[in-house]
Amino acid sequence: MKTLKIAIQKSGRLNEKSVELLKNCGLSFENYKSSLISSVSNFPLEILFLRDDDIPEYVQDGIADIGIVGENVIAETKVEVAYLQRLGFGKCKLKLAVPVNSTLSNIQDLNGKAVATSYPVILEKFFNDNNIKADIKMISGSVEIAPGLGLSDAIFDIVSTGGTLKSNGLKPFADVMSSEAILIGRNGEEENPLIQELIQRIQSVLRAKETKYVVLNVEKKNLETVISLLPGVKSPSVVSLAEEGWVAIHTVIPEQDFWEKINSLRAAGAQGIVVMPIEKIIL
Ligand SMILES: Nc1ncnc2c1ncn2[C@@H]1O[C@H](COP(=O)(O)OP(=O)(O)OP(=O)(O)O)[C@@H](O)[C@H]1O
Ligand SMILES: O=P(O)(O)OC[C@H]1O[C@H](OP(=O)(O)OP(=O)(O)O)[C@H](O)[C@@H]1O
Ligand SMILES: [Mg+2]
Repeated sequence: MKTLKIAIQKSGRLNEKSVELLKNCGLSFENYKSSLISSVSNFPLEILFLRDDDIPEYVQDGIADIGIVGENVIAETKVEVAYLQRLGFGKCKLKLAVPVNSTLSNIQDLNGKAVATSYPVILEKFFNDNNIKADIKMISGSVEIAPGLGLSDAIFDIVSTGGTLKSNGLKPFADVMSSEAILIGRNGEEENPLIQELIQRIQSVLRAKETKYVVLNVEKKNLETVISLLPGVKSPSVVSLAEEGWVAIHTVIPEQDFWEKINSLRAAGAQGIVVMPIEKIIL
């Protein structure tokens, strides 16, 4: 079978998480900082390390079969690719922001104003959709300093914690899009068995991340109440303990649900609660 090629970011915000995801999928490969291509020894896959801006086009043109890239970059490059799997990392927003002392109060006030950004395509679409005529100033980085330098009245850039905006005297003005890392492929090639196999592995890693293996002890008389509190569990394993009248419940539950139920579980008599990470969940 033909070796698959996956394009991931060479360095930057998505590099580490992309490499970690592929390793968690059981793929063995060297990850030298200087190498631009790496072969996976236990799966027919080659990894191309690229600038993220180039990834959507490489996938569209078939240079790479699949790629991991932010949704914002896909939107900016205007390519036609298939979304194969949302990956849950690289989460951020693309926002308009203005200086903290700006008098602009709604997006229509941007008419006639200058806005600096590295994402002119997304911004132009937003302005067209909202009938705003503004002057888009394309700059390739450090966008947040543009208003302070007198280059623009506002900026449009990635915001995550908001720390960069704050330290540059800016405040959020309007949200334009949310983004996260996505596994993309070429339209029409989604059924390639190697791609399907990789998606399955990725899904099993993602499912495991959100879910925990929980073991707790409970007196038999409280067993039913405790089981009824465990969210989404049809039939947990119940194991006898050496101590007469006590059992251990073993179950797998979404971590978020678990934290919501912890106090009521305790009140219902659950003791010695142990929460463990899960590596993979294969359905
Ligand atoms: N602060 C952040 N928090 C979360 N995700 C982010 C953040 N900044 C960027 N991202 C996401 O990570 C992607 C890569 O960001 P990065 O800053 O590494 O890009 P870059 O400088 O354009 O990299 P490259 O050198 O590959 O062109 C962005 O396109 C976005 O999807
Ligand atoms: O809201 P925050 O958490 O502060 O994150 C936002 C910042 O993160 C990104 O830059 P990054 O730090 O990746 O550096 P870069 O501009 O060199 O890509 C982005 O371009 C913003 O400047
Ligand atoms: Mg880039």
